[in-house]
Amino acid sequence: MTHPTERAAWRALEAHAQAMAPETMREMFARDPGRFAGFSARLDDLLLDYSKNRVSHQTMTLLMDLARQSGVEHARAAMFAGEKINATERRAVLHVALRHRDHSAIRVDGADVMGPVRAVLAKMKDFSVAVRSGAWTGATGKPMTSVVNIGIGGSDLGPVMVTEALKPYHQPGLAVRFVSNVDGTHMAETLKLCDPETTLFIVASKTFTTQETIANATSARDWLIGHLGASAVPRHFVALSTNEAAVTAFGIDPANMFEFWDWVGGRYSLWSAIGLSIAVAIGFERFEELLEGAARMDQHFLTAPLDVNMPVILAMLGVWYNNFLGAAAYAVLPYDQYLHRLAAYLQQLDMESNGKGVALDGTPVTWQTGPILFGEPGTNGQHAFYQLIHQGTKLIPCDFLVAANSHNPLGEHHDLLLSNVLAQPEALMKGRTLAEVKAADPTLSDEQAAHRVFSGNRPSNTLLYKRLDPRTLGMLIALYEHKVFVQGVVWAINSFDQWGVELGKQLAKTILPELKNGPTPGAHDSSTAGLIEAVRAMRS
Ligand SMILES: O=P(O)(O)OC[C@H]1O[C@H](O)[C@H](O)[C@@H](O)[C@@H]1O
Repeated sequence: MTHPTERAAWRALEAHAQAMAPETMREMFARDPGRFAGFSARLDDLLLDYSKNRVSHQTMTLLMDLARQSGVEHARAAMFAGEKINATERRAVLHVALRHRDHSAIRVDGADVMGPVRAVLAKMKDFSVAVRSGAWTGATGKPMTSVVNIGIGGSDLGPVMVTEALKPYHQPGLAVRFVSNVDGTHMAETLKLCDPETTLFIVASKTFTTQETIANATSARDWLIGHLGASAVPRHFVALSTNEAAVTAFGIDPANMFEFWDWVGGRYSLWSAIGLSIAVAIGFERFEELLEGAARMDQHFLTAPLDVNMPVILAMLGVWYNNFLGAAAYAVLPYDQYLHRLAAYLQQLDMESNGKGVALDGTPVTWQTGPILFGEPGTNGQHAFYQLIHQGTKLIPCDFLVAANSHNPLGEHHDLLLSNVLAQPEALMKGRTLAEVKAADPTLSDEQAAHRVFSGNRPSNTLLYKRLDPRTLGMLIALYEHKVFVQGVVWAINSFDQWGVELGKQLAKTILPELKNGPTPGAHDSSTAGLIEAVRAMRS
């Protein structure tokens, strides 16, 4: 296998990074009045401005050469064709099938998956309509007022992020809540808000073996049985899973199980049955609009030439900073309160997908892979960590996201928000020179002025959309999914496994009985054994 660093475009980009280092974005904007038009892309109501990046047209050409030489086009076709590109788990990667809207087939091992996909969607439609209309009643005949999704990781973060993002579309009187953490506080505090007679639990787990989810589901079931008796369980529990045997063993009627398949990765699963809580919250028609938005981005990703392809552009800009300009982190900054869980969702999508140290050929990578991702909604972040982004010693490329129109036009708020989200990238790009600081305030000493200087030349993308509706959100999520995929291809890693989460899970199983019995002699390092003993002492 050719390693990324051996590709001609990789070496050309290394030389290019050296050559263009002295040139600032300020100079690039001054030289080229058409820079915004030359470095922006549009798809329907979504605009990507990537002009505030440390790139020239030649940089973009070289980055696209690298994408091509890395086999991005081939990998893209292989994914959409249902090939088993998740090699370490020997699975296809077909979240795109979940939102495939036309009637063509998508095959895995020769079988068209679209029949089963449509059947589950139809079942989700019937169920969500019944819950929302009140036709689905609990064991005592009352309609549901609370829906609690119990899941973790991909079985939580996607649904919770989307459900929060689309709050304006929620049905009044039907609260959709999420419990993920095995910390009993999460379940206990949620149950305080619920009436057993009108609460429906959706147990979401691809494997149905995840310790946290099974523990939470068991406690929820005990709570329900404590109030309404065991016979109430079938009316108050449904499951979203690939594992019918485990669902049945838990006591959930298989008729109330919504199926998905091993070719849906956990962090790519919100479009599948895992999205049932979303469909209940916003209604099935809106859920379909979400799928349509994603399908629109899928078609764009599949068909647009690389140099005008939004996911590819975002991916290759990330590669540029990560591999050629030494950036270790990356910030996602939605100026949209409804997207307050976006960074948490993207942390799993990006860091679980591309936080890998072994290349597809089994050798350790000698190049950087996935970045550290963090973020908070604007403007909150401005008053917290932006200091470091503006003046710190680290290079942190940023994505700013904002809607031109608010769902809540409240006085001047949205203009205030917009002015901030437009100002931040400008400030990051331009900076402020010593001469400018002094011109603004001639009374400052050199020393005082130095602290007020901004180096500038700090890169960002801006994603501007008309309004955060289901379709737009679908486009945005699919944009990031494909971006992560493209980067994984360039880095020659498998973006679709997650072996790195296994070791901690196994060790937790070993430690669990030791909390009662004490650490097994010789089984742990002195720190872990000491901590187990300390916990035992503090609890006695
Ligand atoms: O849906 P589940 O099988 O319960 O898995 C939930 C989550 O746990 C795992 O440990 C993985 O890290 C995640 O990728 C997954 O989404």
